[in-house]
Amino acid sequence: MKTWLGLEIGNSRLHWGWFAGENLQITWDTPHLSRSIEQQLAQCKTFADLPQEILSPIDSFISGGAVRSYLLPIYIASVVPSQTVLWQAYPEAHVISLDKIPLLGIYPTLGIDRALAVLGAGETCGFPILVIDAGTALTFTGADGDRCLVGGAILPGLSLQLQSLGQKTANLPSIAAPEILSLPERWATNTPEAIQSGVIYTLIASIRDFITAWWEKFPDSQICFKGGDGKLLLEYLRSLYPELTTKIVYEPNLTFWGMRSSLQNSQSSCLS
Ligand SMILES: Nc1ncnc2c1ncn2[C@@H]1O[C@H](COP(=O)(O)OP(=O)(O)OP(=O)(O)O)[C@@H](O)[C@H]1O
Ligand SMILES: CC(C)(CO)[C@@H](O)C(=O)NCCC(=O)O
Ligand SMILES: [K+]
Repeated sequence: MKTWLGLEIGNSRLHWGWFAGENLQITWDTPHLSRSIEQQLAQCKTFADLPQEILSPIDSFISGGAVRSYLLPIYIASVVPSQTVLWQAYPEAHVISLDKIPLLGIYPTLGIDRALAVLGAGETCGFPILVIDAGTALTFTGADGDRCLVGGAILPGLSLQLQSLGQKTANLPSIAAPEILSLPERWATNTPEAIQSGVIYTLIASIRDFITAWWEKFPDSQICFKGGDGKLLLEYLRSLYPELTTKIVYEPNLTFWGMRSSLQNSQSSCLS
């Protein structure tokens, strides 16, 4: 079974997945790479030559393994062109493009992360499917029972909403998402809590509205959450609307599952 790496390049950070053939073994996140790393990527002869900042989170997982002695293929799904170009230097980099995605009705500028996530979710949970990705941007992406893209929506994600309020106003502090430890009071009586209330309750209300609208079209559809804030937002949605959250799951690895299917689809030899 071939070992390969999946790399999802998001707007905030890099998400890595280690595969043995079709099996996802371990996932981890690292910061975006700086331009100075290009030279090092170009000169990689073995897996162990990859920058330490990428490998250190999985050091104990790969210690002493034979995989260190050759170059692993890296399949890349990126929505950040300036990060994608850095990888052109790496000899075994394969950038996944929209034309490799076995879904109908895709529009040319659709994010590859959205296409792969909806494919991965549909392949695993069945079509029709709605994916809610709570990342830097929060996206809704739906596909019908014929694997045809229905469409979706894009809005600023949790951290981006909090940051932009802090940056574009004189009196409001920038609040970080990790500071929101529990569902805030709706009728807040201090500034930080008022911001938390405004952002969280309107995010949950929009998510609920999109879910309701989706189930009007596709009443039996499964819904999957992913993304850095997906777990938190689903938890708050559940606590406010317990009746709503049957048929909704949190699954952080949808994009990797989508990569696996698109590779199986395009070149069946590359996974076996
Ligand atoms: N360690 C972390 N570093 C950065 N963001 C984090 C971290 N843990 C949780 N988050 C949350 O994750 C969100 C970013 O989500 P995620 O990492 O899925 O985005 P991304 O994949 O980089 O961006 P994109 O929207 O382009 O997919 C931020 O809004 C932040 O609140
Ligand atoms: C919306 C994001 C930023 C979410 O990561 C990404 O999927 C993207 O850059 N999309 C391109 C525009 C679109 O999907 O219609
Ligand atoms: K942009």
